[in-house]
Amino acid sequence: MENKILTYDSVEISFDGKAVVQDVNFSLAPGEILGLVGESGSGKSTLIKAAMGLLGAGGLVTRGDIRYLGQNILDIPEKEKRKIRGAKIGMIFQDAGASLCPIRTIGDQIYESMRAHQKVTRKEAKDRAMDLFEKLNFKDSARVWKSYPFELSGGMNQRAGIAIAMLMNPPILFADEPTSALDVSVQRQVVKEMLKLRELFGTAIVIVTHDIGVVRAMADTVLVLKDGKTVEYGTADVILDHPKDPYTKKLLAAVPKLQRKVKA
Ligand SMILES: Nc1ncnc2c1ncn2[C@@H]1O[C@H](COP(=O)(O)OP(=O)(O)OP(=O)(O)O)[C@@H](O)[C@H]1O
Repeated sequence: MENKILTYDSVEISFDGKAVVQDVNFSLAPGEILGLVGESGSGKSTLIKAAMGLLGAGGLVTRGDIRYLGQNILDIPEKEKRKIRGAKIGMIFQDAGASLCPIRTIGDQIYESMRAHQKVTRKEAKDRAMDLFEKLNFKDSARVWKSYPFELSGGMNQRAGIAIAMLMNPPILFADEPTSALDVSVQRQVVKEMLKLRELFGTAIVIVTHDIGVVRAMADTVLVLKDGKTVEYGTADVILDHPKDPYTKKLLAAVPKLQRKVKA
């Protein structure tokens, strides 16, 4: 229990009084990668939004706790939550690239997002970004820093979006379908980069994906959701190689894009 960085304890989440997630339990150790899988509408995004306080109007955690380092983050005031978002729990989305501001350079956006949480000069921000870009094998880091999003490919924007989330060096990263809008070679790169971030910084990651190939490549543990309820939860080896539930078997039978292309 003590070494868990994030714990969901009997979590129920409702929209306008109707429970869409029920009695979900899982925990995350530092550096652990959890794959969150399930059909569309099973509650994956809702689960991670709840920890970020991003459920929106009508959405509420109606039972249970979500604890970050032992502290129930549902109880803390919005101002404190803002400090956790980004700095302690980073987030990347399917369209992390598209959510970049189109009329400001990547460098400006990195500087601004870092400055929102800590005192940094532009030079320090740039040095840290360059250092991370190099570690992630970006081809032309200086050009990425200077570029506007429209000057980069979609895949490169997505990778820049991930790097921006990681520059805060959050101990936890929520990645909601980070690869699904990308073509396969970029998907593989992004998977490699997330694994590299775990190796470099010990980042714990919750990865939401429909792609079982991504889960196989990354996850230590897997939670299978159906209609807002846990179907199976355990180590990736056990869930992926010896699924018990017919629903998990069906999900696993869907051809994973990553694997298919790796084989091709
Ligand atoms: N803002 C909202 N208002 C009302 N219901 C919502 C809202 N957001 C999500 N839901 C409902 O909560 C349930 C879970 O949705 P959620 O988006 O978390 O599923 P998901 O597993 O992430 O799906 P997908 O894989 O398609 O992203 C669905 O029944 C959805 O209709």
